[in-house]
Amino acid sequence: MNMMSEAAVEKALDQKMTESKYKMIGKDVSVYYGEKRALFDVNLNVQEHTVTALIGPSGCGKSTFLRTLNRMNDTIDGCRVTGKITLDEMDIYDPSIDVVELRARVGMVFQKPNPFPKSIYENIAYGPRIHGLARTKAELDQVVETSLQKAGLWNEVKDRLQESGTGLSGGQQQRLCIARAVAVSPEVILMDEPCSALDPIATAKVEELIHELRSNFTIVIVTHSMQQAARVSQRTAMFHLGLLVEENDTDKMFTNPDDQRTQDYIMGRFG
Ligand SMILES: Nc1ncnc2c1ncn2[C@@H]1O[C@H](COP(=O)(O)OP(=O)(O)OP(=O)(O)O)[C@@H](O)[C@H]1O
Repeated sequence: MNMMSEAAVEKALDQKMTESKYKMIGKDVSVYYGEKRALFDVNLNVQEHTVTALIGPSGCGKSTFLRTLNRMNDTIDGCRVTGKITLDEMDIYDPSIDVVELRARVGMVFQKPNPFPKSIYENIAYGPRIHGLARTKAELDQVVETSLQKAGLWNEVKDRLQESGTGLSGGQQQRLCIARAVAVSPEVILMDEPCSALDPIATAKVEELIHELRSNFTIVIVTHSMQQAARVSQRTAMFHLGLLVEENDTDKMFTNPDDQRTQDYIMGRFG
């Protein structure tokens, strides 16, 4: 088999990114929690087949912005979003949008691994089953296997698919949650500090996985770790006090940022 070298794969992906259109566009996005305004007219676009990292000090609005991308804010009482967000030119806040369908296209992985208290198999099979993505048991088995493979977990769990997902290690649980997100064939995957509950080895595995997932998915990740943003992302957006301060190529962001606040944050001067 003619295997592409890792460098060649990276180059092909970078080329794909350069040519890619915006998968999601956020225009003048503001978010209010009751009277409190958490985001101020954020304009941020998400490129296809790219990992975009959202960074900034605690409370700056990273998670709030992330949640606007699949309307997870809808679940928070008193939360209001203004502005416009599109997914492939479709206004995701249009009243006609089916939010369940939207969240299948824009999946989410949370900070703390949250597998269902069910078998490993059921954790993955649930989504494809309710979304009608598999017609037969054989097809469902195939989706489960492929999703676990994409999440780099298949070899570790293939002999114990009927065991509980909650019995896995923290790092395995997080990869199970990534497999669960992947199983419904989303186009975008949102990750809110996906490694914050993991040890360094499990973190390295998840980071490697994020890197690989980029070829099939568009990823937006919130992280507190500058090193993580630098390792996994191609684009980085810096937030401060509810404002988007700067968005740039990750390499540039960490070597020669345009904004003094970015410089100060990455140098550890605040945050
Ligand atoms: N459910 C909520 N109700 C009220 N205010 C909220 C809610 N969630 C967030 N906020 C406020 O909105 C602002 C932005 O919070 P957000 O969680 O988006 O920041 P963040 O950058 O992700 O922070 P962290 O890095 O600490 O997770 C903060 O002032 C926060 O207190």
